Amino acid sequence: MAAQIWGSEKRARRRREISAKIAQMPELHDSKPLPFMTREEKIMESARKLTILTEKMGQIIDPTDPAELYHLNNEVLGLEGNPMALHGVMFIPALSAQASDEQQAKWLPRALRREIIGTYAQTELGHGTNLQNLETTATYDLATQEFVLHTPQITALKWWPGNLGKSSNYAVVVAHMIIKAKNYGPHPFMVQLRDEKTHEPLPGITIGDIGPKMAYNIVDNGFLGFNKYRIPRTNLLMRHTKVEADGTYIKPPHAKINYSAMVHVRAYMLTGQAIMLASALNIATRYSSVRRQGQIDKSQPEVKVLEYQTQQHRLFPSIARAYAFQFAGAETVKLYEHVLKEMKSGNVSLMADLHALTSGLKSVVTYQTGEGIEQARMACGGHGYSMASYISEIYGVAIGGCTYEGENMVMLLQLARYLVKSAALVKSGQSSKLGPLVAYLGVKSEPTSLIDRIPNSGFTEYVKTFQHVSKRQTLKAADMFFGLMEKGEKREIAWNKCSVELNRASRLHTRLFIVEAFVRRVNEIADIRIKEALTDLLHLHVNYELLDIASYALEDGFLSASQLDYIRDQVYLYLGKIRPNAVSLLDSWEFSDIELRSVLGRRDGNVYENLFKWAKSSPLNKTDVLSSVTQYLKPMMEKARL
Ligand SMILES: CCCCC/C=C\C/C=C\C/C=C\C/C=C\C/C=C\CCC(=O)SCCNC(=O)CCNC(=O)[C@H](O)C(C)(C)COP(=O)(O)OP(=O)(O)OC[C@H]1O[C@@H](n2cnc3c(N)ncnc32)[C@H](O)[C@@H]1OP(=O)(O)O
Ligand SMILES: Cc1cc2nc3c(=O)[nH]c(=O)nc-3n(C[C@H](O)[C@H](O)[C@H](O)COP(=O)(O)OP(=O)(O)OC[C@H]3O[C@@H](n4cnc5c(N)ncnc54)[C@H](O)[C@@H]3O)c2cc1C
Repeated sequence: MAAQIWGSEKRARRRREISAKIAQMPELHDSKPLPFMTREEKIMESARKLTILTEKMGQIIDPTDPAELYHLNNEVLGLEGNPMALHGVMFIPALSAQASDEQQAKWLPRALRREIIGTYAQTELGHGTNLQNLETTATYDLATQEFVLHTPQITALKWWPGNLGKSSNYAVVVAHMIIKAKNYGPHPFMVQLRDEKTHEPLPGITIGDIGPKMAYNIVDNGFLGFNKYRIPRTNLLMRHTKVEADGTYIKPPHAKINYSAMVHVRAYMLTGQAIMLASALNIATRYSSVRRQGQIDKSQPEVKVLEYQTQQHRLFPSIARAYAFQFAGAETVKLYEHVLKEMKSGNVSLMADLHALTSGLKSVVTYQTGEGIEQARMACGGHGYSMASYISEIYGVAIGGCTYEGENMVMLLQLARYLVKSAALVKSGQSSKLGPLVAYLGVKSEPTSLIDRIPNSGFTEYVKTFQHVSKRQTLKAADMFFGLMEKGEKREIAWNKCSVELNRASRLHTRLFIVEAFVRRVNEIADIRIKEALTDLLHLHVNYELLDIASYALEDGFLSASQLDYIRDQVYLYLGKIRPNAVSLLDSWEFSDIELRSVLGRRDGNVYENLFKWAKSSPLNKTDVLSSVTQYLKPMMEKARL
């Protein structure tokens, strides 16, 4: 199963080897539990481990393999971030995709050797979503052949970029490029922020940390202002766009090609989210198989809480989602790598499809991951609320994904643009022009679902039902939009009036893709035992998801009330079937205790001993009487007693 999850036997074996090596290297372990550290201590601890890793990485992993790097990162540095998180996630990808060969030769080796630390500075205090209204300017000075970066007002301060505040000395900065008074829109520039020797900010740069956040606090998300700060013309990233010395602008082959670093993260973050969901579920499911509370049969002893159907219903559909996201994420990464290769050789024809797909997936996956993690936390009762479970930290980091890399509603609306265009093709009889991801929009569906009527139909009838509801909602939302425009409404106003319905279409389309990715994967599996276990999970997935969106299929009678009962019964049937495999389905992800950082979810299952030991190690328990008591509470009580 681990091979299915991680992509191959080799990958699963390598993960085990890496975890085993790290277990033998105490210098790479947290020196004390992270929840007992202050933010400053955590940042120091993370930098300590990061520098040891830089020295010893080659002994543990193949540093050129992104999957091994990611695993090493999760084990040693953890999900609260590290001083170079954005260096790997966005700075290097931005340089790789957007810098010319010559620029890459100059900067990439230095970045890869970690001579310099970089980030991606795009979002501003006043604007994150609407990139066209960013306010930082890069004005070309023909006389000196330099760009002058400037922050015209407070809302133009860069705000949020990870590791910008304190760690990075370089950044890819996105600014509106102005040449001879003409604004060419947002473009990426390589910018040195700090002196390489002293790490002091360079003259003309105002920089700092934006303060503590909901989670992810090892990362110094920062602010940045420029006061007429000059950089050479050749610091504009010039793989796709060029500015000649005389100010001549050579436009890129696709207007949005400079957005590729964002698409990179959107594609890669899906498996990151799956891992966070599976981690939280691993903790909650292990704990639920240890925790005994109440009886189902009063004549029997107390049961493990995992025996309760409500507990299974709370956890198991999310287990199925974690697998589904992992499989859909792996497909998306493959597609991304393909499109990136094509883009590098000038073929940009697949960019719109990839943008639409990643926009939808990013939104649905992060939202459902958040839901699943929060349910996992509640499933642990009181102990879930303790930082000993670590689930709240996992939640805090994962839920950030709903916002960063494009706010979810906004990204769903991006996919909706693509769906509406596709609907227009269907309506004008041009279905043959539909791309493969939306080809189903042009296929006539049966009048009713055959879900409960064709035994052994595999998952075909389910897929057809998801296709039906997605198609119907897309065409309905598109009709509503076109209808408003026909009535004379301006395009943007009509769009806004339909946007809730449009986003519903985007979600349904994305959920269909996730189901299909899961089906594709299960169909490929040769090992009969693995196939059987995953088929059960897939049964739960399709039935649970369909129930969740059933109103769309009931509206037009595609599903009947009796079919709904059938689907519901299937959910209960598969909850029971999955119960014996539940812990193994999560243990198969092979998270080590070091990586999980959860006292509640350790592999040994000694929940109560571990919790008591952890509580005793709390800094508050170093003394029996705290100074807050001697200084304030004791005098208050004494005064009251007088
Ligand atoms: C093994 C490696 C592991 C890597 C691991 C990765 C992740 C790890 C996972 C977990 C880690 C945990 C924590 C991570 C923590 C931190 C997070 C890291 C990074 C966060 C960094 C950021 O947030 S960077 C800032 C991101 N900002 C945004 O995303 C802004 C969102 N806004 C936009 O993208 C755009 O403004 C817009 C798309 C909403 C609109 O753009 P605009 O220019 O105004 O265009 P429109 O007029 O609306 O559309 C025109 C047209 O263009 C099409 N289009 C838009 N974008 C693209 C694109 N990218 N590609 C192709 N086409 C595009 C758009 O659809 C329109 O098309 P039509 O006219 O044809 O409809
Ligand atoms: C943990 C974290 C890490 C980050 N890291 C980075 C980084 O490294 N680099 C970087 O540059 N940025 C980073 N960001 C910033 C992030 O990319 C932005 O916050 C994000 O893109 C959302 O933009 P915003 O904050 O402007 O939200 P807003 O756009 O102001 O969103 C507020 C509300 O308005 C709605 N809204 C906005 N526009 C529309 C629209 N057109 N239609 C409908 N509704 C709309 C949204 O749906 C939302 O409900 C990070 C953010 C976080 C939380």
